[in-house]
Amino acid sequence: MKCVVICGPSGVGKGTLINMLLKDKGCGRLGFSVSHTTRKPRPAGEVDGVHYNFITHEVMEKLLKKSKFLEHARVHGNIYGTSFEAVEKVICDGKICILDIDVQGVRACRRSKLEAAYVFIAPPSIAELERRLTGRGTESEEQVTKRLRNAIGELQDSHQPGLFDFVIVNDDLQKAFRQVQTSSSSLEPSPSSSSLLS
Ligand SMILES: Nc1ncnc2c1ncn2[C@@H]1O[C@H](COP(=O)(O)OP(=O)(O)OP(=O)(O)O)[C@@H](O)[C@H]1O
Repeated sequence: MKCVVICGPSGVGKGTLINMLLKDKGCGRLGFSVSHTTRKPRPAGEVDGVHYNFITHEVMEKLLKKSKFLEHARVHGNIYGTSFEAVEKVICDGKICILDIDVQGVRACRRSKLEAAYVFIAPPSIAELERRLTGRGTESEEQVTKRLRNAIGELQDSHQPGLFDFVIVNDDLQKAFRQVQTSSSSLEPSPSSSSLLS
């Protein structure tokens, strides 16, 4: 197994859980693949090359044409994508690669036969998701409404047979963290020379 794919509605706590995984001593064998996005960095300290590779629409379209991406998605007017290079970089370091992608991306990875544990993070309720999105304060009211509408569809998708290996409700953060740890604990890093796809 080479990757852990983390998916879930915006604001559910994916980034929070991934940060906890990366900081946890026992998870030193995990690494994060840095996605590309055409969206602007959030004012509260998102760093280019760390949280995302921030690029223009034009450059993104060029890279897509050259088939440089394992998966990509057009979400909320922006393009997000995981490049083969970003994933291979983590695997070449001898680590299991964590990917933070949306449902469209998960489908693309499944189609590509990417060897991974596919984990869906669900909110305890839509009302709580709204509280988290509003509390984070990084989206306008209109964007929050759009994300909540999308969340309902994503929650339905999480039940699609064969799409996710684990569905974890992020109610109590520490409990959800332990469950995400367990979902990836049976995974072993692959030899760095082996192929990304099965
Ligand atoms: N279990 C939890 N209980 C309460 N608040 C939480 C919990 N998990 C995360 N949060 C909070 O919810 C907000 C959204 O979390 P986060 O930014 O990690 O979401 P995300 O899924 O990565 O969103 P996006 O996909 O938009 O980047 C943050 O303010 C975070 O502190």
